[in-house]
Amino acid sequence: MSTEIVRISRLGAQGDGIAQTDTGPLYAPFALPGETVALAVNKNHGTLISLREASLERVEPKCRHFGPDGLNGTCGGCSLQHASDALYHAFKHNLVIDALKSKGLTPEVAPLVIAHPGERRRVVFTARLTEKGLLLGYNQAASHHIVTIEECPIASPGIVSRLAIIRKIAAAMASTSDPFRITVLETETGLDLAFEGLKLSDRQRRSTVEAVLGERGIARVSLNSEIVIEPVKPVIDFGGVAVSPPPGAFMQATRPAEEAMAKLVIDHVGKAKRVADLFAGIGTFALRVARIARVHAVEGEDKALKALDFAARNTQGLKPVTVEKRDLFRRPMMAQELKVFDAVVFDPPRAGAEAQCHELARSGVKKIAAVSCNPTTLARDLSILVASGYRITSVTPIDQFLWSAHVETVATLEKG
Ligand SMILES: C[S@@+](CC[C@H](N)C(=O)[O-])C[C@H]1O[C@@H](n2cnc3c(N)ncnc32)[C@H](O)[C@@H]1O
Repeated sequence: MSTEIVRISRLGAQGDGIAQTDTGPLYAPFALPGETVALAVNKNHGTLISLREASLERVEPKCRHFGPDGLNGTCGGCSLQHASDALYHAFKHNLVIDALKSKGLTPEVAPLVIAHPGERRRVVFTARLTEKGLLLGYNQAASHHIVTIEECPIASPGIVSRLAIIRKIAAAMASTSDPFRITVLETETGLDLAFEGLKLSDRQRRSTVEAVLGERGIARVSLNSEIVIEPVKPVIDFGGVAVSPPPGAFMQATRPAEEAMAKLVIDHVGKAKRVADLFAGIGTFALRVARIARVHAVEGEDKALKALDFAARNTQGLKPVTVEKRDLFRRPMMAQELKVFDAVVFDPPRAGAEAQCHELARSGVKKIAAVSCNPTTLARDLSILVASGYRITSVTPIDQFLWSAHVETVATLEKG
């Protein structure tokens, strides 16, 4: 370990400051472009010791857990609270532009749809029982240490105001000192708490049920996808369609980002009569599109697909919705199968939809809406489509994970 004084030239893809040194790039979390900083250096990683010259873009962090000295974050949940809105928004916008450029794509990229504090309806906590009581919060960056949180400006008030109740339920569930995860989803009917990584004895099951029944605002508690107690069915509203998600189901993390993505998708598929929604989850897009077109929803998770199907069959005024369980990595929808659709929506996990895009490329489907949480795999997938004659008609970056280095994108394409 040595101490070095360096000047930060840019932000890297993870939001770290990067200094160009004789031995290559040096990564310094919590340092901003233009700053001169003293770093404790270990290989190519620098821990901020002090600011010699601060950037005008440096601002006070919004949360006490971001870092006691405002320099080095303690809570690993956020990485960019110390950057001004202008710098932070430009960073996210550029993540998309740069990823596309690296694949030779230079479409116009719309301004970032910005995120606000208090919007996150889905958060994942880590917890652990210790001799001094229960720790519940987020992991410190690159560490197993849990930072117990008292506030969380990104999370919705409905979650933050129930932190004490969540702790009480987690304490009732835990019996060993092993760490476990709790995915908290705020639904229309209350919080849905999905625990993973615990074993539950009969005694703990009883005390969990007692803890939940003594409180208001908890819709369901599950462990490893099995329901422990469900005082009321959790319900999520997708543009007027009520869906009951299975425990721990994928859900867009904020409602405003989801609505922005859905609007871009719907505006693009427009007058299509038959639409395929690939990687459909519990129907975020499929159930909204079903107001205007027949939809074929394809998804790998059986429980998600059943929730989508149940919602479609129990909602009036929708066009017909069919569902198909399918592994789209190993068995993508083939070009021949895709020919019956006027439009395709796809929203894969971070790995992207490479195999599916090779089939789409040969399909001749007129309109495609690509939704992605990873600009790198999105750029690869779009380049496959562009090489086969698709035109990119819009690219919109959407912030859903405030003060992180993640960005969502909706890209629309046309052929013919
Ligand atoms: C980013 S989520 C999007 C879900 C949905 N479109 C939404 O907005 O809520 C990706 C979805 O792809 C599904 N998935 C992951 N791998 C898959 C695969 N190999 N084949 C089919 N679906 C897969 C996941 O279960 C998840 O529902």
